Amino acid sequence: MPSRAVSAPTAPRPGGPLPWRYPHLVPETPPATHPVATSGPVKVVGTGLLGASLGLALRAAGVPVQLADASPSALALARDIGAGSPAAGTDREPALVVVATPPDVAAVTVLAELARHPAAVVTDVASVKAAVAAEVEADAGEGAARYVGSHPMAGRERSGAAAADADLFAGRPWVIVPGAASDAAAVLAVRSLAVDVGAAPVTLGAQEHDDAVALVSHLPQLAASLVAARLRETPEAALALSGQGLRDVTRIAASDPQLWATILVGNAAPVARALREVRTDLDTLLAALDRAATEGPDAPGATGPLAQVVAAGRTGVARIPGKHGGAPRRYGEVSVLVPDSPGELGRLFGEVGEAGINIEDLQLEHSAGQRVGLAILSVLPSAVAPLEAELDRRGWRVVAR
Ligand SMILES: NC(=O)C1=CN([C@@H]2O[C@H](COP(=O)(O)OP(=O)(O)OC[C@H]3O[C@@H](n4cnc5c(N)ncnc54)[C@H](O)[C@@H]3O)[C@@H](O)[C@H]2O)C=CC1
Ligand SMILES: O=C(O)C(=O)Cc1ccc(O)cc1
Repeated sequence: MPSRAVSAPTAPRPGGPLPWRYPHLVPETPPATHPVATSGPVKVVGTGLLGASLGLALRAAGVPVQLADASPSALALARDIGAGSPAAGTDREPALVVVATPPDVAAVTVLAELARHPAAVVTDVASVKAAVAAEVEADAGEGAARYVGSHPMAGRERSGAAAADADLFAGRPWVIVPGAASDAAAVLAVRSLAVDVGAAPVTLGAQEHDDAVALVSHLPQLAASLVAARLRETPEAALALSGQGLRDVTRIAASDPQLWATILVGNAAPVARALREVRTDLDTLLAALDRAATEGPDAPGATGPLAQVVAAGRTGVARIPGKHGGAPRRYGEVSVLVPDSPGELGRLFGEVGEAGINIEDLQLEHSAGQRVGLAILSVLPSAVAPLEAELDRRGWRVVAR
């Protein structure tokens, strides 16, 4: 993966923290901050969360971005946060078109863009791939050679450009789904796009992709929604006791119902298979709980199945990359001991800036009576090793955590 865009804290890049997202502060053609293979122009159709995030990331890399959306206000918002310029008849022909509309209109939009831009490579970022690929391949004719499906495994529980983030794709897998007819050059263009915005491309077949995301994305969404739905009538006094466990399990329950209904019907069979397996486990749990409720907690056959379900979950959760194994997170962390004396924190920030690295987030841990504090700097994953080396060279105590 090439090194990601980094800049000193004193010179935030477009798409970074507010107020740099506002147009009067975003230069028309931002300077390239790292070398990219995508020369553009890139046209983004559908300028919501995904499309606007992609526009911000590409513009931060100096790539010209043209924007289109069926909703004029969605388009205006994406323009105003600095994700690109509205597509116009006088534009240069795009080299690459990225369709970031809801999945139910992805194929028809891909087909329209293949026809509108006869030399462009076209991809989509829809969360389901087999249905989109089948429709495009059936109707695109020779244009199918220029189509390559894709799916960045990066997003959040909010929709629209207001939630967009230039770093959304950093360190995340981006699934590339070449069709039987896709040209090698088209596949390379889409892989390069993923790499240029900091993602890690992974190639899969369309059905293989859909089966995988049923388990790692679609079932978790339903599980979060099912648990959170129980809270609708939970008494306030009980809600007041909510802890981190509930928050961890329900974050994505805040997702957009319409988008998710479209994703789920688009991947119906694999999701139904996964839910039936959950139903089998639920039946086992219910039988054990009913036994305990009627015969008491020591009833034969009550404790065993409950422990088995929890143990199976423990085995499963240990297999999630990044959760325990340290695989890519959105940001990496560098922990540095900072002497508890005036100006030391400022000196640290200054030296991180001199190293050309942007601090994305910061935590300070400090215990009363200690003569040092711990500064935990969040930086892009690719900046962790260079920053640790540079701080070490400058005499800071970098702490392994
Ligand atoms: N939300 C997420 O976390 C992720 C979403 N995706 C996929 O990315 C795509 C976009 O999702 P979001 O950005 O979250 O949705 P969004 O709702 O934030 O944005 C979708 C945009 O598409 C526009 N649109 C709708 N129909 C259109 C049409 N026919 N022509 C042009 N524009 C149209 C809407 O006006 C809206 O601005 C979906 O296919 C989704 O499955 C992929 C990865 C993550
Ligand atoms: O918010 C999260 O953690 C997500 O996982 C978001 C997400 C939603 C839909 C996708 O197709 C991919 C990723």
